[in-house]
Amino acid sequence: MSISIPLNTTLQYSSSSSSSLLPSFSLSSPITSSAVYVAGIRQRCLRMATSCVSNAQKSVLNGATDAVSIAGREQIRLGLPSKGRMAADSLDLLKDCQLFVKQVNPRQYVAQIPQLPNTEVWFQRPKDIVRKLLSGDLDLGIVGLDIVGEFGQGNEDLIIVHEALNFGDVISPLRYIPNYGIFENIKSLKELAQMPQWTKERPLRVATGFTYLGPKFMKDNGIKHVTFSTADGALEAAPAMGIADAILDLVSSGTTLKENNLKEIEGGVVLESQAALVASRRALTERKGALETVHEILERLEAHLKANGQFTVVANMRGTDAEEVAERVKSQPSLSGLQGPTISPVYCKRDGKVSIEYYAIVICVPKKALYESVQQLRAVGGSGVLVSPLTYIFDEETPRWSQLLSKLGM
Ligand SMILES: Nc1ncnc2c1ncn2[C@@H]1O[C@H](COP(=O)(O)OP(=O)(O)OP(=O)(O)O)[C@@H](O)[C@H]1O
Ligand SMILES: O=P(O)(O)OC[C@H]1O[C@H](OP(=O)(O)OP(=O)(O)O)[C@H](O)[C@@H]1O
Ligand SMILES: [Mg+2]
Repeated sequence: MSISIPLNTTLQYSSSSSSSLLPSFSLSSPITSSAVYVAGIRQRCLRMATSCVSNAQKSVLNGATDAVSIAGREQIRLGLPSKGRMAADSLDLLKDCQLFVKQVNPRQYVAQIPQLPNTEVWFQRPKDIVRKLLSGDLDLGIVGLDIVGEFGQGNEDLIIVHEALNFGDVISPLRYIPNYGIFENIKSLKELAQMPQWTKERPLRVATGFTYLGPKFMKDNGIKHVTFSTADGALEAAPAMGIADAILDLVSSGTTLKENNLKEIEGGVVLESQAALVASRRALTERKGALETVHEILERLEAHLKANGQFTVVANMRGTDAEEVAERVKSQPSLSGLQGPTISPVYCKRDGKVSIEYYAIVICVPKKALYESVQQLRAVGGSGVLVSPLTYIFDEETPRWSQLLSKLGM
């Protein structure tokens, strides 16, 4: 463990608060003596640094949520997960939106997106992305909704711009050992709560990494005799180790759960989570260019995500005129397309004469309904059906944009 400083000797603090550089410890976190020592030195360095920077930069020592004004940095900052399950998926999603993150080396934590010249990417741990959005050190971020809930703690400065980026799907249920002992017949949170075993002296012990959401959930559900312990991972081991009666953790495929003899209980889902685009309200309202940037990112995301679930289907259909073909196509439930079918005449040359006997129809169909749609097309005389993937669907305006403006009171 050692201390490092920037290579150039001028200390540059362009952020609105230096708070997020500080380690934050919850009361229950064990702090080793070496950690305390480093924290002390960091705090002193920061005190020196903050005395050199503008008064607007407040040093917030216990948490990063105090309101601070927007500092005068030029670049908009987007936080992406630096590692873990969401890191590669975030980059892939942006790439699919034609936003190419140029990271020179995987160990470098800052990167550029040439398509958004006023924006910097900063790679951070998901929980730090949320903390830094609150402290004003980041303006936008991609993180799981579980992390937004846990570390955002309902702070109104955090705005969910897009809540369903289609990756990182997880739910977080409360689980317990199923096949033996006192839990054998317990199926719901209610039954778990009503077990006579839990008393003030011997409360229900829950192991969880969600030290904010966990206690809140139990309190909201009226469960009184409960205590919490925490760990950084592999929580599923806690019941078998005798450390906990139940755990509150993420579940995705359910494999870890099964492999550790745990079962989900009804009413135990705290939240359903997937990747989201999150922004700082202050940044969007006060930082020059931030709203325009989020609009562009949102448009690209929506266009890609909307298209992702659809195919373009082209088919030829014999008919007397476009209206008659349209009637036939519209008689089928899965062939209405986004707005309705596009129908255009096919000009055929026969015996030296040009005539219209066929019409080409173009529709978008949901991927899931593809085969059904092809069958319906055939049923009304469609032939030569061509199917291709759709890359983008740009609507007139994305519904999430107007929702965002109304959240911002604009
Ligand atoms: N099994 C999973 N399936 C899908 N997404 C998950 C799963 N586990 C975690 N995630 C999502 O990825 C985020 C980061 O989880 P990850 O496992 O990469 O790190 P972590 O274990 O929570 O933390 P650490 O940074 O200490 O390793 C989670 O907050 C959640 O949003
Ligand atoms: O339902 P599953 O698909 O099995 O996934 C669930 C597991 O995935 C995550 O753990 P991770 O692998 O990130 O390890 P960790 O416990 O060290 O965070 C999560 O904390 C669960 O333990
Ligand atoms: Mg994990």
